[in-house]
Amino acid sequence: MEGFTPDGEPERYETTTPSLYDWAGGREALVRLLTIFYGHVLEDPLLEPVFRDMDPHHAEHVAVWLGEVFGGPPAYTGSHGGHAHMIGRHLGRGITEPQRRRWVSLLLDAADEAGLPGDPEFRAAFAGYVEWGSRLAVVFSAPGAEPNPHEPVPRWDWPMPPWPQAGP
Ligand code: HEM
Repeated sequence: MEGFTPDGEPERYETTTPSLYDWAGGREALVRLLTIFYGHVLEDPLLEPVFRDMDPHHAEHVAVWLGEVFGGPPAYTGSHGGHAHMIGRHLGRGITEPQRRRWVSLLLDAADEAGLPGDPEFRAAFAGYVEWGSRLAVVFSAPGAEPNPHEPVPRWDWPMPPWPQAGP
């Protein structure tokens, strides 16, 4: 009978929820996403002036950051200078709200173009992080802002699991 094992025991659902990193498709998917995204950023009149001098490895570095945030390897902390380095790259840039909104909008579009999972749970988690993180970027890029450089790289998780979890 459906929902029971051959021994008549209730069937258990999978109990380990994958990380957002694994669900997204891992490093390869994130590099694909950010390569597409920064390509569009450079075609955008509002964002091109902000990014025209970006490091040639910028997309890859942000992919490493996102990977760590989404529960992948802690490689941004390990070899890219961690949270303090990310903060330092935004200090004094004076990112405006229209620039932030465009950045978010292009990144959400790039998620479709890169073929990231389209399920509501993943996209809610993804959009939630991007909204949160970009608003922080505006706050700590403002003139005179003094963000705490000693915070760890944040960890983001599912707002709700991607499938029903079994009870105890
Ligand atoms: C969730 C939001 C954001 C995240 C996670 C993020 C992440 C990062 C990271 C990790 C770096 C450093 C990359 C490295 O190690 O080389 C960086 C740099 C930078 N970010 Fe952001 N960022 C966000 C929002 C924004 C926004 C909204 C803007 C402007 C509209 C922006 C503009 C920049 C610029 C101009 C740099 C320096 C690029 C370079 O010179 O290489 N960021 N960002």
